[in-house]
Amino acid sequence: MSVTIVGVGRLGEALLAGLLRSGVEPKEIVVAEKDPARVARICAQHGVTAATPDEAVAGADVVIVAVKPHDMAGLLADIGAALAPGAFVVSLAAGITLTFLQDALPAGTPVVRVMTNTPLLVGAAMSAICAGRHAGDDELARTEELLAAVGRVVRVPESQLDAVTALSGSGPAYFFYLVDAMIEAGVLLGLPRPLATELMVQTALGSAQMLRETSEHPALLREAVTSPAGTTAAALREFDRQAVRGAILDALVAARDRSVELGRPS
Ligand SMILES: NC(=O)C1=CN([C@@H]2O[C@H](COP(=O)(O)OP(=O)(O)OC[C@H]3O[C@@H](n4cnc5c(N)ncnc54)[C@H](O)[C@@H]3O)[C@@H](O)[C@H]2O)C=CC1
Ligand SMILES: O=C(O)[C@@H]1CCC=N1
Repeated sequence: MSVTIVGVGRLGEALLAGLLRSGVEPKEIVVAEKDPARVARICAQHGVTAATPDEAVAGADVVIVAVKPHDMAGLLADIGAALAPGAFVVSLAAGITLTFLQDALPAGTPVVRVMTNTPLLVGAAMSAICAGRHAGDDELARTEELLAAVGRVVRVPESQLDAVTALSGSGPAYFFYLVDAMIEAGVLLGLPRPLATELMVQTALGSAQMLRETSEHPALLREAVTSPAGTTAAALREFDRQAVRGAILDALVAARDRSVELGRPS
């Protein structure tokens, strides 16, 4: 399989590194990146070759586009005519719909849309994928195989992608926000900042690991920490008093609504 990655920024480079780690040979990957210093460093570091976008896509079976959403229209116009017969395009761009991709590329081009998240940078992404009108099981399976190199993958209908964006796309930011707030609370309680940070980072990691390894419902795991008349019950009462659960529901609805807005043609 030959893969081209166009736009080797933060996510593009992390995906490149994940593919190489998973056993794809450097000679099977060509990159296109408009920042000259960045592309020189990437080629030296990862042993891949670079070309202009239209040259880079010409020999590829799979073209992964990982530029920012506002750069997508110009890029698709540049590469459309150069795509090899049978090639398909995988877009990582938030808010860029399958219809937008299909309309911007030559008629009949198979496209797959992905919503991933930044834990991709450490090989622990949550990616959701959906296929365009001209893509089928084969394109989805090959996309799954590529993204499995950097985390977990699920298939969803495009109608669920705005909700997925609100949950797992933006989700890492919510956990970082919470950990940041708890570190500040530790400092407020008189702990040195490095200690508060170590306590909360390991607590976040351990809690995530318990969710994954026990497969218990989070409500049961929370109950198991909550002793009668204890410290956890005192804290949870404050969360409920301040309607934290309601705020979370409203926040994710706002994220979903913003995703719908971003996906509308301007
Ligand atoms: N950051 C996040 O949490 C998430 C981001 N995404 C999506 O992933 C995509 C990539 O995001 P990042 O890696 O954070 O962005 P980034 O800005 O780090 O990387 C984009 C790269 O594309 C390059 N580029 C732009 N136009 C180009 C062109 N015409 N030809 C070649 N290279 C070009 C830029 O120089 C840059 O290096 C975006 O579309 C974003 O919506 C998706 C899910 C989550
Ligand atoms: O905030 C955003 O719009 C993007 C989409 C998912 C994560 N970041």
